Amino acid sequence: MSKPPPALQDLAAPEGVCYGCGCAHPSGLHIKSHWDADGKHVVCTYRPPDQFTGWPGLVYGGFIAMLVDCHSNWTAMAHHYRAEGREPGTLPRIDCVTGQLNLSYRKPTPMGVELTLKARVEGEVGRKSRVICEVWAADVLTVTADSIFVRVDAAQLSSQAASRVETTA
Ligand SMILES: CCCCCCCCCC(=O)SCCNC(=O)CCNC(=O)[C@H](O)C(C)(C)COP(=O)(O)OP(=O)(O)OC[C@H]1O[C@@H](n2cnc3c(N)ncnc32)[C@H](O)[C@@H]1OP(=O)(O)O
Repeated sequence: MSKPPPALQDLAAPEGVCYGCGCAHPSGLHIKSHWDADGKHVVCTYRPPDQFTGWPGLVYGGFIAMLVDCHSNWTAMAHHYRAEGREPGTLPRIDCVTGQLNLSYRKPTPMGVELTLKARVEGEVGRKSRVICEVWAADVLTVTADSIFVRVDAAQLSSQAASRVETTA
């Protein structure tokens, strides 16, 4: 069997420490996002481990939000790279953060099933991207999300956050 192509995370942030998507997180989820063959969607497959059960037999909703957050953010970043005609991983680096995360839980999401997240950028204005994400459990659409991601200078963001904490401590 041929090796799958590298994921967006492997290409653009191999040193990432995000719990959901960081390649270098020691015990994180390590989700992987790829452009779909149609070139219009970014997809991710993930089977939630047993500890993320909510109601018996169902995936905990907050856990689904975590998957949607990371995957939608990578969809926004992939879109920015493409809009600039660049491959993920080329410099200067592109980073986005979540501005708004809006999920609609439409059907229960069963445990024990591989989930498929399918996302696209629906509209972009300046630094903001609106990302629509669907979560499928086999052929059942269980969750939809309509969220906003804002492009940032990540180094500046981290240092600002650290200095605010020092100021208020
Ligand atoms: C390894 C790399 C990959 C890691 C992936 C991690 C995936 C996980 C993603 C996350 O969990 S990120 C963490 C959760 N999010 C945050 O902590 C963000 C906190 N918010 C902020 O730091 C600031 O609000 C933000 C950087 C988003 C914006 O502040 P800025 O001062 O840079 O921007 P500004 O306020 O000038 O707004 C720029 C535009 O974005 C819009 N905007 C800002 N915040 C928004 C918001 N929250 N929702 C919607 N739109 C927002 C704002 O209206 C404006 O729109 P216009 O250009 O149309 O005028």
